[in-house]
Formats: sequence, C-alpha cells, structure tokens
Amino acid sequence: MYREMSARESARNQTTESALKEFVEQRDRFPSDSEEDDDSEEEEEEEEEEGLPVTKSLDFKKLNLCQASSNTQTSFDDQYDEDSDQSDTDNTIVVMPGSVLSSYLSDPLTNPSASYLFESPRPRAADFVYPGQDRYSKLGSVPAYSSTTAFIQLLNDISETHPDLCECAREETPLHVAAARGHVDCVQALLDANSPIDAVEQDGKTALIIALENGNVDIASILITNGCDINHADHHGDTALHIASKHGLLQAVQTLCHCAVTVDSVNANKKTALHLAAHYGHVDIIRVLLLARADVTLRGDDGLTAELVAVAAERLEAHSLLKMVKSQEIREEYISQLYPLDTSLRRIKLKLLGHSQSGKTRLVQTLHSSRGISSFLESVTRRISDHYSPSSSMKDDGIHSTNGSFVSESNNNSSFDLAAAAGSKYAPPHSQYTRGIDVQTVNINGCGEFSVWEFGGYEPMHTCYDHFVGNADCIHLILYRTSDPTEVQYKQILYWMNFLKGRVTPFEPIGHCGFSSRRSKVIIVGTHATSSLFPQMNQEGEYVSSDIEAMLNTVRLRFETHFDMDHRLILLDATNPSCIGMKTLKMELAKCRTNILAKLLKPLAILDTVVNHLNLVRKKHANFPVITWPDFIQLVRNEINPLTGDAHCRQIVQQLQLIGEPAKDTQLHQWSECSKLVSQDREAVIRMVGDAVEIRARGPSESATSMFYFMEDLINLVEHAAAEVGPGISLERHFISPKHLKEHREHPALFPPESMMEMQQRESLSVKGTQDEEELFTDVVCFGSRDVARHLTLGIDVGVADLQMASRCELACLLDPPHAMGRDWSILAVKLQLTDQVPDVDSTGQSLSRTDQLLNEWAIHHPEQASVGNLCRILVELGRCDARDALYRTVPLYVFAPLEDQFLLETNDSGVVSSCHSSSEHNPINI
Ligand SMILES: Nc1nc2c(ncn2[C@@H]2O[C@H](COP(=O)(O)OP(=O)(O)OP(=O)(O)O)[C@@H](O)[C@H]2O)c(=O)[nH]1
Repeated sequence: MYREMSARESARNQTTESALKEFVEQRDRFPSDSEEDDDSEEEEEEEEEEGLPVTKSLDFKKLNLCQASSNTQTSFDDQYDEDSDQSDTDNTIVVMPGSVLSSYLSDPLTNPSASYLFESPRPRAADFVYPGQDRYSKLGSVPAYSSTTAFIQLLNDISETHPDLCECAREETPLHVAAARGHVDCVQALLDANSPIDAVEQDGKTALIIALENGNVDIASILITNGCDINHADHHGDTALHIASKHGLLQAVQTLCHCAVTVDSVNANKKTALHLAAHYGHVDIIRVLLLARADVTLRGDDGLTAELVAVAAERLEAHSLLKMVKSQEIREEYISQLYPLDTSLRRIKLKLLGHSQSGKTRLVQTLHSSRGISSFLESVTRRISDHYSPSSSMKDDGIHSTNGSFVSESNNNSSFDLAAAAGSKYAPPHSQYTRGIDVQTVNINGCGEFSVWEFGGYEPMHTCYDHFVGNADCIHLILYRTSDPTEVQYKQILYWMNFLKGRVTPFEPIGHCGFSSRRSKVIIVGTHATSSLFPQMNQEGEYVSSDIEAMLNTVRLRFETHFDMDHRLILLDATNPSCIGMKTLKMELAKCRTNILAKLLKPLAILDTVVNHLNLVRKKHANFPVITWPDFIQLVRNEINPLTGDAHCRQIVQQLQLIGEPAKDTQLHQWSECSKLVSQDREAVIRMVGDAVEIRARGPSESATSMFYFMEDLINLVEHAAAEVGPGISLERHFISPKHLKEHREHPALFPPESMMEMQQRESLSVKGTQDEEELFTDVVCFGSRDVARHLTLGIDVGVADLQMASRCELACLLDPPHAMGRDWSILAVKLQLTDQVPDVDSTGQSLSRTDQLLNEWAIHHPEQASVGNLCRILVELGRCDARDALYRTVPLYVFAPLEDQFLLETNDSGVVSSCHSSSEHNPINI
C-alpha cells in the first residue's frame, strides 16, 4: 500500500507520457498487502516534507484504500494476455498497451471505481479496443455513476498536467470518452482543465458530435455553452446538426439553431439536416429547422428535396408539413408569427378575491367607469363556471361572452330562485352575487390595461378556482369590509391569504427564513371605509388607524415569506371613484403593473391570432374550454400555424389560461363533496371531511396486496391532484384504525404522522392511536400484509437529500433565525460535524437559507448518516423538538419500492386475515 502510493504520487508529478507508462508498469510489481498500511502515514509525512500537495495525496489514498479491499491482484499485462482471445461478447476489459490513459483508468486494480465506469452501457473504442482490431466489446449495463467523483479526480489530475497526453488508438481524448458515455461531471471537469474542446478523433468527430451520436444532449449543451465549434463536419461531412436531426434530438437541434448554426450545410451525400429529419420523420425537428429558415429547395445527391425524401420514406406527417410550407411567402408569414413581439404583453391579470359583498364587483365597476367611451365599447366580459344559475345569455358551454356593455346584467340579475335555496346550506348570500369567475378586460385610467378576474365570494364556487389562481405574475387584491367586526375582518383576510398560499407554487432557492424566491404581489383593500369609521387621516388624506396597521403587520409577518405584501392596507369607498383611497390604489396598480411587465416574456406574435381564433374554436368544440392538450396542439397547427411547436403551444396556453384537460372514468361516481371508485371487487370512497380528504377502501380479505396497491393509487391520485391545484399545500397522512372501522365505530381512532414516526424511531412494530390503543404498523398501513411491509422503506430511513420542499421550508423557517440559546442552524452544524462548512454556508448571508445549505452539505459529506431518523435524533439533542415535529409532519411516512412481477401476481396474502379477520367478505380498510 505504502509503495503504491509513492509510485502513484511520483507518476502524478511527472510530466511525460513515458513516466506515466513506467508508473503503470511499476504499479503491478508492487504488493498491496494490508500489513503495509501502517507505513502509509509515515510516507505521507515524508511527502509533505518534500512539498507535495497533501490534498492530492489524500485523494489518492482514498482510491488506494478502495483498492486494498479488492482481492483480485491481476496485473495489467496478465489481464491483457489472458483476455486477448476473448470473444467480443465477453465482459472482460482489454486495453491496448499503447493506450496509457486507458490502462491507467480502466485497470480495476489501479482504480476500482474505473471498472464500474467502463461497464456502462456505451463502450467506446478508447476503452475496449482489441489489439489489431477495431471493434467494441459488448458489456452489461451496470450504471457507472457511483464512481464519477473518483473518475473526475483522476481525470482532473491527469488533464491538469497532460491535457494532450491521454490519447488512445482511435485518437480519442478523455473528452471524447466522457462525452460518449454521458459523464456530465467529467466533461465539465475536463473543460475546466482546458481539455481541447474541438479535438477530433480518427473519423474527424468532435466531442460534440460524439455526445450527440450517443444521445447525450446535456453534454452537448455544456460543450456548446463552452464555445465549441458547432459547425464542424466529420470525415463524412456530417455536422452536429446532421447528427441531432437524424437521431431526433429536438432539444439539441433547438440549441444549435438558437446559436445560429449553419442550417443548410451539406454532408458527403449532399444531404442537409432537413433531408435527414424528413427521412426519419422527425416532424418537430423539421419545424425547428424551418423556423431557422432551412432551405426547402435544396436537393441531395439523389436529386430529392426534403419534401420528396419524406414521400420516399413514407413519412406522411413530415411530407404534409413540408408541402404546406413550400411557398416562401407563406413560410415567412408562419415564421414571423412565432417570433416574440418587441412590445410587452398588453395587459396583466388583476385578481380580486374576497367574501361575498366585500365590494369586488363594485370596485371593478368604479375602476372601469373612469375609462373612455372607445375602450368601453371594446370591453369583453367572459364568465366561467356559471352553471349554477342559468342566465339569459349563457351558452351551453359555460362561457359567457358579451361585447360592449360592462354592466353584468346577465350575471347579476339572474332568475335564480333565492327563496327556494334559502333554507339550504348553500343558499347564495344575495341575488346580485357573482357566479364563478367574472373575467373582463378593463383599461384603468392612468394605470393601463388589465385582465380583471373577479372571483365570486359565493362559497361553493371556491373549489372551482384552483386552476385559476397560483400564477405569481399578477396582482392580487384581497377585499374585506371595514364595517365588519374586527374578528370577521381577520378571519376573512386569513382565509384568502391561506387560499392563495396553498395554490402558489413555491420557487427555489429557499431564501433566508424560508422566503420564496418569487413572491406574488398582494394588496389588501378595505372597502366601505367612511370618515365615521376612520376619523383620522394622514397628510395625503388617506384614512389611518392603529388597528388596521396592527392587522396588516400580523398578516405580513405570517405571509411575507410567500407574498410580496404591500406595505400599506388601502382603505376606500368602492362606490366613490374620486376618494383618496381609490387614487392610492390606482397608483399602486400602475407601479406593480410596470414591475411585473418588465419581468414577463414578450408575447409571441401568434397570440393575437389565437385569441381572435377562439370564437371559431368555441363553435367547433362543444366542450370548450375543456379540451385535451393534443387536440389543442392539433387545432393550433391545423388551423393557425403548422410550424407551432409544443413549446409555443405551452407559451400560448400559459397566456390564455383557459384550457384544462378532461378526465373521464366510467367507474367513478361523483356527487357533492364525495367520489366513489369501484374497481372489480374493490371499492373506495373519497370525501371531504372538514379540511381533510378521507379515503376509505375495502375489498376481499385475501387480496391484501392488491388492496394496498389500490389504496396507494388513490392516495397518489389525491396527493397529485392536491399538488397540482394547491402546490403550496402540504398534506399530512393520518391513518384511521382498521380495527375500529371493522367494528363500525362512529369515531374511529386516528394514527397521526407523529405517532407513526415515533414508532419508527422507537423501532417498535405497533403504533399508538389517538384513543391510546395500539395496532400493528403492518395492519394500519399494509392491510396486514407482511410481504408489502417488506418492500417499504421507512420514513426515518429516507435520505435528507430527498426531503421535499415543504420539509425544507419548515426547517429553514425554524432554524435559520438566531435562537436565544444558540439552538439554531449554527449549533446544528456542529452536531452534524460540519464545522468546516460553516464559513461557506455563512458567506451567503441572508440571501439563502443556511439550514437548507447545511443539510445539503450533510447529504454530500455524510451521505450514509444523513437520514431523516438521524436528523430527528439530533434535533431532539439540540432541544428543538419543534423542528423534529415539523419533520415528522412533513416527511413521507414510508416509501414504497415497486414490486417485482412475481409479487404483483400474488393475491392470496395470509397477513391480512390476522389483522382483519372478519366474517363479512369485505373488510373496511382505509386511510
Ligand atoms: N357604501 C359602500 N357600499 C359598497 C362598497 N363596496 C360595495 N358596496 C355595496 O355592497 C354591495 C355588494 O357589493 P358587491 O360589489 O356586489 O360585492 P361582491 O364582493 O362582488 O360580492 P359577490 O359577488 O357575492 O362576491 C353592493 O350593493 C355595493 O354597492 C363600499 O365601499 N361602500
């Protein structure tokens, strides 16, 4: 061991290829007996005295220690001798003697990690060339990523001193090898070490071409970003664009076109990238090439244009696309439609939320009334989800559209029979209430144009709003009545703040104290403000009150991590357009609009055409606005612009924000606040209970395994739906006692997440419920199936690296602020043995969460210890049970690994009988 290290050190510090060769030869002569380990430290000291870099020697020591655990001692030469006759189906690595780097890297003795590396699915000539032959060996598909760090270190060291040294029989550089194999980190390390980026191997291919040949688009992006030659052609005349177009690498083609690649370059067969894309039927790529103004008239050596190539290859879609854009004039028009305009978006959204009769409709009317007559005539009112009350001008498709008049006669003067609904729980608050969402374009004098979205305060409608809130690039007004009792005001404001918070996607990176990096703008507006309610005014004539200020401060404190809360609460009389509060509101709106528009992408020129086309679309699609995503794309391509790519469509939809996807399931029965799913002999009921979603499932007792799957599917469905409509909501799983359900108890016991996690920490098998009774974990979670239980990973074993945003935000919120007793992130760093990392973590100041960074460091430096269980234990030692409890509530209680086919077929599981033995055929089991 000791000698090996010396030899390797000396090799690393010599600068010639011969020295490296010599080192490889020497290495095999050195024993690696463990008894020599003791001497290594001594040797290290000697080296230090000689001025050798200690850090590097430590890195090599690491490698050598790995090597010491290897019991194979075959020398490089032996291996070559033994394996030279092997067939190419063998997994044996054979390296050309002349390939110094290859021998250095691929010898599993020199570098055990490299042996994994070379077993990855895409063998390259540099790794596995047979002497005198030019073919690859076929190797098994063992993932190579575990050893990447070691490999990078190795390549770094060599590349630093010998960037040109490491060439092999096919004249491949390490960059070629790493690019071929998809080792992103290695490519980056090599580029950092100035490895020649445009070096070519024997076929004239650069690393970029090789990366694309192997489908490694990420690496291609890195190479392009680092300034490689994107127009280089190999010995066949193929450029990176040819290769990417041939292999259908859309992203790469987009990147290359974005970097102004020569789009019409021809290869040895006079074929352009467009010819190849047409031949292989890559329609998306044809679109991108056409947008980059590829010449459709060029002919290959066979005399065919791209269109004819598509015909010859029977690529019908490609052919019809190329046929449609034959005329240059039409092509140019299509292209110009898909370029962004120079101007900003014409308007942004202004969303008004508030309980019924808080003055939303009135405020919009007042803001509207100040506009000129022309904009008045242009206004478009559209109402969504207004099924509850049939209005005279309401269409069957649920969209209300009126031109001209703002006054929402049809909306508010409905024939809805209030008397009939008066006794019901869902009685509307007043006859003029807004049904669903009222959308209209309003040009506010002095502020500019807004798309005003008024969300009716009528409560049963609130669940329909999920898909229409959550965008951060708009202004939210939350309205309440200042004439209501203070407690009601608080309650209503908090309701809407929480409503928004649950539906706005949090953005990374997490800032200090859990601040989101992109916060939505929220302005709180108190309507019905009068001088009798607010006798005091400030210099500007605005109403002021210490109570109001206190309320705003409380709300800000609670929500400022998620929202950019306006520093003042605006008090106004919504019926009075000239009141001071109204002026203040307009000023704020104008300021926010400018700020938001400055951040938004410029709109595509096609947007207006799509908006104008919507009327036609509505006629054609009876279900509009519900239309599937593929249908929408087809519609835009067939009826507006055939060159529109998926990304364009996404951008259009983002701006229209009207279209969702339908979900139909014949086995799904739904009624108010409840759904029932029946699947063969299993059934489940999903219903709202307070603010929880309750899922109860039952099925034959012998089908425990399939019941578990059934239940998991449902839970995932609910969680995904919740994550989609309310990405800011963090859900907790509370399990209901299967025993109590079986006994049909009216109030069955619950097993909250804290109990489930505590049980895991105690390494116990049973968990205590809210009624102090214990039940087995396998019964509560796995329908009694021990086979299922065996495939679960417990929550305490989940890695800290896999913690979800919600958990990380909670921890940041609790541990970032300085603690009076010092029990914050800094002491946590000590407990996690990360004292060395503290200066780095601290240097980011308050822009990033230190706790979050610390946990990342922990996962990197101590991956084997960085588990949820260990973190919880440390938090308790630290005296921060609050942080531990926050983790308990937010981490997954278990992770279910996919089962093997054989296991899936097993339906007869005895485990369930032990826990749920029931005389009835169906056992009620639920979460
Ligand atoms: N005096 C006074 N009356 C107001 C004010 N704001 C609203 N109102 C009146 O309160 C009533 C209800 O107002 P709306 O604007 O319809 O309430 P809303 O918030 O749209 O209610 P929903 O449509 O049910 O969500 C109307 O008669 C308004 O004229 C205000 O600031 N001062």
